[in-house]
Amino acid sequence: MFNRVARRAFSTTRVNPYKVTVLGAGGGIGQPLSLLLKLNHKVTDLRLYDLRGAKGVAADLSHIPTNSVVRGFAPEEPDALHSALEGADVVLIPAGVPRKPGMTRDDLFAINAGIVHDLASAAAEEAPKAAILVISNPVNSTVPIVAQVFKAKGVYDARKLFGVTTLDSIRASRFISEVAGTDPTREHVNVVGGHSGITIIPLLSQTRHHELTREQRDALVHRIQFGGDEVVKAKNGAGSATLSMAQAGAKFANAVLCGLAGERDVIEPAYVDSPLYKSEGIEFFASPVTLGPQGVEKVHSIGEISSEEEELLAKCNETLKKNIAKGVAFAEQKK
Ligand SMILES: NC(=O)c1ccc[n+]([C@@H]2O[C@H](COP(=O)([O-])OP(=O)(O)OC[C@H]3O[C@@H](n4cnc5c(N)ncnc54)[C@H](O)[C@@H]3O)[C@@H](O)[C@H]2O)c1
Ligand SMILES: O=C(O)C[C@H](O)C(=O)O
Repeated sequence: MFNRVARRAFSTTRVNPYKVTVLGAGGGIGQPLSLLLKLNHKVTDLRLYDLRGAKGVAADLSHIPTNSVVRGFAPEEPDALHSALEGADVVLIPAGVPRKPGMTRDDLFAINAGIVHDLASAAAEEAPKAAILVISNPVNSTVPIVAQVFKAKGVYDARKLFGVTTLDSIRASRFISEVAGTDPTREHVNVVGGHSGITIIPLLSQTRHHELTREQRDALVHRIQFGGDEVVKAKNGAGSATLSMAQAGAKFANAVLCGLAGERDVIEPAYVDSPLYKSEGIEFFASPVTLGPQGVEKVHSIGEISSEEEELLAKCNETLKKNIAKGVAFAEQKK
C-alpha cells in the first residue's frame, strides 16, 4: 500500500490542482523538499517562502518541466508571507534552526517556538483550511503551539494538523533491513509516540522479525530513537538530517494530497491531535492515521504491544506530556 501511494506521486496521467506552500524553503530541508514537490504532479501551484534565498530556489526549480507554477517570496516584499500562504491547501513548515552536536531537540525550543508561532499565525489568517505539516523541531512541542494559535483565531481543525514523523518510519525500515538482510522497501515498522529520543517507539514486536534476539531488538530500538544524532554527529556542526528528511516530508505531503484527492486507503503515521491517550492528559500522539478529503479520517490505535514496549510507552508518555504542556504554555503566554 505504501508503495502504491508513492507511485501515485509521479503519475503523469492524473493532475489535481493543489496549492502547496513551503515556509523555510531556502534551507537544508526546504530546498530538496521543494524539488520533490516540484516533481509531484498533484502540486500545480508551489509557493516558496524563506527569510533568505526562496526566490533563487523558485527560479531554479521553475525550469523543471512539470505541470506547476513555482513562485518565490522574500520578506523584503510587502505581505510576502501572507501572499505565499493565501488559499494554500497544504503548508509545510521546515523553518527554524537545526541541532548541533550535544544539543537535544528541546534545546531548539527557545528559537523555533517563536518562529513556528509567527508562521502559524499567518497561516491561520491566510490558509485556515490548509493541512499544516510541521517539520520544525521540537515537533512534540511545535505542533501544540500551532494548535493553540489556530484555536485562538477560531479556525482550529484537529484533522488538518500534523507533526511529520515519517523520518522515524523510513529510518526504521532501513535499519531493520540492515540487521535482517532484507529489502528495505518491503520492511514496515509501526513507529508511534512522538519525535525525539525516548518518545520514538518502534513497535518491533509487530514486525515479522521474531528471529531478532533481545540484544538486537534493544540495539535497533536505540538506533531508531537516536538516528537523528548519527547525522548531527557526522555533519559536525553543519546541521541535521536534510536529504532523508526531504524524502520523508515529500512522502508524507504526497499522502496528504492523495487523501485530499479522495484516494482510498491512504495510511501514514503522524503526530496528531489524538484520542488515544487523551484520558491521560496527552493531547498529541503519533500513530498511523487514515488520510481523506478533510485530513485525518481515522486515528488508528497502536495495536498489540509487548511488555518491553509497554515500558517504552510509559516513559514516552511521561515526556510527551511535558513537551506538549511546554508548547501550550508558550502559546498562552504569547497571547
Ligand atoms: N521532523 C523531523 O523529522 C525533522 C527532521 C530534520 C530536521 N528537522 C527540523 O527542521 C528544521 C529545519 O532544519 P534545516 O536543516 O532545514 O535547517 P536550515 O537552517 O538549513 O534551514 C532552515 C531555514 O529556515 C529559514 N527560516 C528561519 N526562520 C524563518 C522564518 N521566520 N520564516 C521563514 N523561514 C525561516 C532559514 O532562513 C533557513 O533557510 C530544524 O528545526 C530541524 O530540527 C525536523
Ligand atoms: O535530529 C534532529 O535534530 C533532526 C531530526 O529531528 C531527525 O530526526 O533527524
